[in-house]
Amino acid sequence: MNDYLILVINPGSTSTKIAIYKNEKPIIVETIKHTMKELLGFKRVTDQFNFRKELILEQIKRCGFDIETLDCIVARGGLLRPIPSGIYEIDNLMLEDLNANYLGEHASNLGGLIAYDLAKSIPIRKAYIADPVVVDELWDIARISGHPKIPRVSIFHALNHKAVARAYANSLGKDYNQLNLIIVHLGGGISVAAHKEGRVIDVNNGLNGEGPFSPERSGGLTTLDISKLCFSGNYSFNEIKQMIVGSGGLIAYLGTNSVIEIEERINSGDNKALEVLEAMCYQVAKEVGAMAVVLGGEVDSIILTGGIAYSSLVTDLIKKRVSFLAPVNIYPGENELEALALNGLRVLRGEARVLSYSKLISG
Ligand SMILES: Nc1ncnc2c1ncn2[C@@H]1O[C@H](COP(=O)(O)OP(=O)(O)O)[C@@H](O)[C@H]1O
Ligand SMILES: CCCC(=O)OP(=O)(O)O
Repeated sequence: MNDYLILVINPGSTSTKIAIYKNEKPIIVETIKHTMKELLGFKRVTDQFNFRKELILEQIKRCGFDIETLDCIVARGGLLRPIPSGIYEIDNLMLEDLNANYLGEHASNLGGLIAYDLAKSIPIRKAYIADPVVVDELWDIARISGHPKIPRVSIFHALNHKAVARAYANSLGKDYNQLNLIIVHLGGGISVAAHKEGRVIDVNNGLNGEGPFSPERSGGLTTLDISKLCFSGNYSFNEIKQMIVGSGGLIAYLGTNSVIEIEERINSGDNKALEVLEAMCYQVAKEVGAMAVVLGGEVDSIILTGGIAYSSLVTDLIKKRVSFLAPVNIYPGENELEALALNGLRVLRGEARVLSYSKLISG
């Protein structure tokens, strides 16, 4: 069997994670951290293109790796138009939509842009995204919000949800399509999804203010009260957006998005920290309950994943409220780099169909 070299890129709000895989094995894994101060100078997330691209190139060079030897590049994709789960070749329409922040701003918009640009230096010039945050498999009833001007949309950690779902199914010797799962990604944002036989039929919009609060996001807030703040004359749109997306949740209550730091504070007797962390777990558990109803009570497993799933304090607090519904399994961390690499490998080995974003959108 041929050996393949794959570069994977996962831009996040505070870091850019990259890895080079030789077939299934990571040979380089690097997290390039970005300070708030560094990023503050950029008006839009897409303005960070050159900054992050150059850091990636420097890092690859420092590791003594020649980018021209790559077989393909796969990135975490961004806020595109809603599309089915799968692997997509980066094409012109996708680049336009990413540059235009079609569905909003998120660091993952940079993934496709940078991967496409770097692929110009490799012989087969192939760059892909896989399972972007806009993967949309909602069933129709879940799209109805309560007002036709604001339909519900699917924005969640699709890449990690799908990777963890497949890994769990494999561990049972089953196919993902045979299982009903509730998967909870506990990261900077939190998404709780009902996976029915391989399809995410409902999920809270983990970015724009639905579901539980998270380290950086407010989650669902009372709509009329937020409208009053908007029209109070005291806040700009960007300030309100920041309350909902960048500095809500744990940051707003405790001044940090780090659950590691919050655990340290709890261990030294900080009751407020415990109260707020418990409330976050309570809201997560309530969302799990809602997804159990979506699945008609037929739930094979509840899976907790993402960085915060390393915290046994958090997983225990959630477990104690939801374990009557189904067995709870824990897959700590996010497996996004590996998921991207394995998707690239499936393409190179001819095991996966590459989808066309432009064709899909133009029907
Ligand atoms: N070992 C750990 N114990 C507790 N919390 C952790 C641990 N590792 C990471 N976290 C927390 O996970 C969160 C980040 O999760 P992650 O999935 O990396 O986020 P992102 O969505 O930004 O990729 C932070 O709150 C961080 O403090
Ligand atoms: C919920 C969409 C993806 C997302 O928010 O990712 P992060 O939590 O990594 O910002």
